[in-house]
Amino acid sequence: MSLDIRVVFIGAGNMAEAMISGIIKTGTLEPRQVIVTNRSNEERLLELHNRYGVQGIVRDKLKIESADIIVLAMKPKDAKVSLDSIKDQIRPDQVVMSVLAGISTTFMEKNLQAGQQVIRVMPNTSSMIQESATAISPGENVTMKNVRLAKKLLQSIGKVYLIEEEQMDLFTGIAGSGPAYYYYLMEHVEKIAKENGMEVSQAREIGAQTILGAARMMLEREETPAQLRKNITSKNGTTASGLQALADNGGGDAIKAAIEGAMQRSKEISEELEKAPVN
Ligand SMILES: NC(=O)C1=CN([C@@H]2O[C@H](COP(=O)(O)OP(=O)(O)OC[C@H]3O[C@@H](n4cnc5c(N)ncnc54)[C@H](OP(=O)(O)O)[C@@H]3O)[C@@H](O)[C@H]2O)C=CC1
Ligand SMILES: O=C(O)[C@@H]1CCC=N1
Repeated sequence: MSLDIRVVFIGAGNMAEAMISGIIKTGTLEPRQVIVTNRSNEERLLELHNRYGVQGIVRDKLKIESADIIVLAMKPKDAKVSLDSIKDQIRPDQVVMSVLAGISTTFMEKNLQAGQQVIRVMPNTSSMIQESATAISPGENVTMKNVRLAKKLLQSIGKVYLIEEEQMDLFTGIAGSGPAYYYYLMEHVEKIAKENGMEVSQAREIGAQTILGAARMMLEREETPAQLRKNITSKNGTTASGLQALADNGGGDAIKAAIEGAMQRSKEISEELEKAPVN
């Protein structure tokens, strides 16, 4: 479904590119409807233009008045400067959508004009192939119409979940950072496969197909993950041995620690931002 809106990305890094890729590939927006800017890297803007046809405009020359949605896609530490730079330019009917870890809707609202419409979003880099798990939490002032619009836009990069903002740190730990855990797992799979004489390229395909198959089983079958695991585990068999080794080596604890670590960092980022002086 194509949308008749203009979107400006402030920030042209990995996450902005992943979203732009999904949005353009699905035809949700035409390249002419997307503008992207960054702090100073003009070469990067040209790269995104050449890859997706979107307009790259250097920050000083960027006018945001034509944007319906302004996506903040810089690192959290750069959020305040960026909010300050748009504060006096945006109108109440424009929506500011942040994909930044740890930046609350309250923080955005406090640093923009009173009544500004804001939405907090947490996508992941699988946006690149329209397979993101994306959370969305509306701010106080955003209209239902604009929440629906944002949802439609984000559906072009994958599945969208409307969640309470208090769950956003947890969601970040599971899904925003999540793909990295599976890549880390695969890095180890490849290493072990190589040590045992298998080509890395072959191991990568086999490992990825195994993750894909398991993911689809969980999405398409009724059984719980625990049941699906039991279905693979023969008494005294290979899986039992592998799972025992995982447990003996703190596998479950490591997964818990990873999610809680990311969640905790998301909370800390919010606290650090809150300490920044408000204009
Ligand atoms: N990467 C991921 O998997 C995910 C990231 N996020 C969030 O997305 C955000 C961006 O992450 P990521 O894309 O990885 O980061 P990158 O470092 O790849 O990109 C950051 C971008 O922000 C630009 N930038 C910095 N300050 C400003 C400014 N004041 N005005 C305009 N542009 C600015 C940089 O420009 P320049 O290069 O010119 O300095 C750069 O293009 C983060 O806040 C992160 O929390 C959320 C979900 C997943
Ligand atoms: O590492 C980060 O802080 C960002 C947010 C979620 C994924 N990457």
